[in-house]
Amino acid sequence: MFIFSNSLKSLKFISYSKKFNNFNNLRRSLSNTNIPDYCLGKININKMSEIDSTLNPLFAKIDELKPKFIQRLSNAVSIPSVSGDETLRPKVFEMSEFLKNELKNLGADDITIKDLGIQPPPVNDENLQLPPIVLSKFGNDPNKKTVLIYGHYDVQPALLEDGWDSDPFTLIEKDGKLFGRGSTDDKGPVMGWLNSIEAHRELGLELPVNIVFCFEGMEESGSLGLDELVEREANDYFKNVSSVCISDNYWLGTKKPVLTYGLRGCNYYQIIIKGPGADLHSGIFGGVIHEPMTDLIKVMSQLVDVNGEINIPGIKEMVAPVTEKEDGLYNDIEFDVNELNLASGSDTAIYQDKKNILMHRWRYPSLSLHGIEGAFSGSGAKTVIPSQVIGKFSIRTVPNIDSDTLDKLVIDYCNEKFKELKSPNTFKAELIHGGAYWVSDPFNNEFTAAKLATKKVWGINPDLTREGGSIPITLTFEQQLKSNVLLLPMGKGDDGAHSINEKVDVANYIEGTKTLSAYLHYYGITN
Ligand SMILES: C[C@H](N)C(=O)N[C@@H](Cc1c[nH]cn1)C(=O)O
Ligand SMILES: [Zn+2]
Ligand SMILES: [Zn+2]
Repeated sequence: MFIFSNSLKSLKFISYSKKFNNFNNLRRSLSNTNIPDYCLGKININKMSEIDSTLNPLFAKIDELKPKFIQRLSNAVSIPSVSGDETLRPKVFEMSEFLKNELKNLGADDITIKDLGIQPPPVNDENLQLPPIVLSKFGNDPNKKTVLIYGHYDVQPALLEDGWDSDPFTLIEKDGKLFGRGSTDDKGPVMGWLNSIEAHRELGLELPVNIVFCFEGMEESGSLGLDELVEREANDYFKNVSSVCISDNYWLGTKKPVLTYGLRGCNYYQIIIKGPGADLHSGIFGGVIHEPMTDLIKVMSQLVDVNGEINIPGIKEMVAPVTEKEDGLYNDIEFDVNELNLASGSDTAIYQDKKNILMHRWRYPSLSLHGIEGAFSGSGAKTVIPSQVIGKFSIRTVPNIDSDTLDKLVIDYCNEKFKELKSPNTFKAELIHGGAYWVSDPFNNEFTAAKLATKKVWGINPDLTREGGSIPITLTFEQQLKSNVLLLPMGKGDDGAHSINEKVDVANYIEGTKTLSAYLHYYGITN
């Protein structure tokens, strides 16, 4: 039996680093044999029928518990755990307590709350506490593999007045969709893992692997403190981890499930410009002083052009060239510009063809302007000159951009552009946080097990994709725990993560819970 052959075939000659050359040689030598693709990941085929008979009642139990699972997500969404808003930090802590209670009720063998101390600058409140890392264990059987499952319990900001159709922190079910902030990013998937544990418990079914949960509350704000914690716990709490699984991204489109083997990184910057001692009347001071906002707009407008081209010299040069082999990879992926337009709710695509869209989402850097703190942004016509403005922008990074070199290029460029203005205002450009890109080998046991799980639940072979977004801790897990990382997304490409009316389809939430569960069972029988 040959399964998953299309996407695998297209990927088989891709090599991202020396590390994977041996594997690619092995694949090349096997590609003309009758060995099934899933055997490349060394699954124990004799145990396949046993798994099937376990999964059927498990799936039935998950269906039966659907109302309870939706209520669990509703409870989670009702806590506005926005990590980027300092005033909502108590809510992020409340969310960590919520998780702790859920884990306790599910009979966790261990729950450990790791305090990360004070948030480092730049920050407004110098005593701001970082939210804790919630660690937990289910099972400690030396004969089983141990899977570390990572997720985040913080969310992006959301206000009704941003344009939401309903309160962002009240989960609403409409037309088979569950709307609410965090429904897909990342409370839905985190609840999916808890749902899976509950379904096993209700059935009296043993978990097929030991589980170590690692839930953080700062992912949307650069995962501050987590790198160091993973380093510290690598040989302690995370000692026996054989593999890492993360469900925190999305299908590429709306029809086909995917498995993800790459992420872009994200370096987030701010430009602070200070001028007058207080906000001023533009009728009195307009035209007679240098305005911070005018300086800022001038500098920010020179970072990127309207076609998404980054204007900062030296960045393009660091990007890994497209090889002939990689070029063929995009043809087999199911996606087109209509999916992009549907997901963006517009007809504003820069590129009209699949290959260019995917390449610019996955393997080229991008620079986005996010906002200006201190600027007038309400309705009406306030005639004020803001005394201090802070411009925010980020760069999505890709192989082989060196993060430190990038920071220097960006900050030097901003300083140079400000200097050209000959303004007496004060100027500072700085990095707020950075997170690394990650690209992996999608031909290992983890991806094999995930393909089987996806096929079992969705009846279709997944595409292998990269993700344009970032999950800063991914590379650290891979390096510190010397483990493979699998990204196994739950939601669809049109879920609107970070946007208004974020949602997860009920089908994705429930079938996703089944997929995560099935993954653990198939991974458990890999050799
Ligand atoms: C893909 C993931 N669900 C996500 O949304 N990640 C954030 C991480 C981030 C990095 N800097 C700030 N937030 C993202 O890609 O924006
Ligand atoms: Zn996320
Ligand atoms: Zn996010």
